[in-house]
Amino acid sequence: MAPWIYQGRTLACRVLRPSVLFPKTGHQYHRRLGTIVAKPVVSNSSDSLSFSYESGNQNMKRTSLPNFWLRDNCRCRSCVHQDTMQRNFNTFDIPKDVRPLKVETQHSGVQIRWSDNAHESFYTWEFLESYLKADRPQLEPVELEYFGADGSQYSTAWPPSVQNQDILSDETKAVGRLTDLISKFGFAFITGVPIESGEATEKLLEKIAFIRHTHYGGFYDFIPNLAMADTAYTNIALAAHTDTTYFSDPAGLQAFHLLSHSDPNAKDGTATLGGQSLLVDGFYAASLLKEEDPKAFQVLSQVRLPWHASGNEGITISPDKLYPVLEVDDRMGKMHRVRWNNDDRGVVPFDGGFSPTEWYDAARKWNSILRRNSVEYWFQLTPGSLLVFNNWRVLHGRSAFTGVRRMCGGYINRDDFISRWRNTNYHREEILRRIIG
Ligand SMILES: C[N+](C)(C)CCCC[C@H](N)C(=O)O
Ligand SMILES: O=C(O)CCC(=O)C(=O)O
Repeated sequence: MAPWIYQGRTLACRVLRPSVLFPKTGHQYHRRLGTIVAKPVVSNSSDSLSFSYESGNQNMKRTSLPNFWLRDNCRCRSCVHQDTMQRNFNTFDIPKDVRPLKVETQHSGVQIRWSDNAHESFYTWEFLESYLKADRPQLEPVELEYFGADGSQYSTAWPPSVQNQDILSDETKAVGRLTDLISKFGFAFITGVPIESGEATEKLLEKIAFIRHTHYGGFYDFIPNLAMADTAYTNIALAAHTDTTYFSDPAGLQAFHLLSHSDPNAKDGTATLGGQSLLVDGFYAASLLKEEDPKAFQVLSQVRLPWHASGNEGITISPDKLYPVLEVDDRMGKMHRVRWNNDDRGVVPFDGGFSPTEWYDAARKWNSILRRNSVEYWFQLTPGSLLVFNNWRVLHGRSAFTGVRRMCGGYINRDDFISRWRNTNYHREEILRRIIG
């Protein structure tokens, strides 16, 4: 059947069915997609709405959008529950052969009347373009800035931090700054946090998002007494690692606030008690590995491993499947997550695509990068400064220490953190437009 084609400034079309006639109308808008002018072409010969472009279809991933897909993505007030933002109709009540009865281009988008009960839908040009050009902008954290031992080269004051007072006086703005710093650098401090107890720390973390409960409880406040069967509850040195590698969904954020550290046996009060803290930018380390030893990067990103938490009575946690040390987001071509705690790692498999020897060689290289002076960021936590970091990107560790060292903090889910980052840095409409599609 011949297509109805919109020509020039007025709608012109061939009458294909007496019942459906496009009236000649006045001025029609066409959308400039960069240098391209889009003219929707309603082709009744297919099940999609086509778009033709004056200067050809370069840059366009596709030139048509399926009718059913468009109808299913109607965002009108009756199709989207206005209190919940959920789809408010049954997709499968839409007739499979739904088609446009009328298509009208406007300055900000395209209005369609459907054969489905003459339902009216409006699609913004941004929505249509993002699928025609297939460059749907993901509302992802800002461009990362890797960190190493020395932060002097950064645009922001080093180390990245916000003040507790700022959060108390203008929460949205200060939490927006905090979450943006964590998104960019992988970590940030909140300074000026009361140390009389962990209460202020807990309340601060909950201003980011609710604290995640695990077998360690929710908000944690611990000393080296093996209260839980994990080396964190001791005074030994801990090499750089990420936490909760044994969960399908490892903790997104982790926080540490040193409340106190004393050693009655210290010969002189100023003796170094140890307990220095270590951060390593795992994405930076992965970029070095990929550059210096592409095979090792390939092995650590392809060989999937078992992980476990089995020290506590009655608790044997392992993830829903095997996971590699380095997870790459192939679609975005960037690092997605680092999962590295050699103490919690299970047995290297023989059928992971590379031999265990190849895996150990790759892991040895990875381990050597993690321990490089230029990569390790050592510092001393001090009471009043709450450290919050991205546990999917940043590894942490500590030096051995003596005496009683009291630390508190909490885990926060990655998705809840990203939601808070979005909602304290972008308008809701912008966010919805991008995350719903
Ligand atoms: C003390 N705190 C609750 C933070 C964690 C203690 C356990 C940390 C361990 N690396 C793990 O991933 O399980
Ligand atoms: O005690 C510290 O500084 C870090 C403890 C640790 O690595 C952990 O709890 O995962």
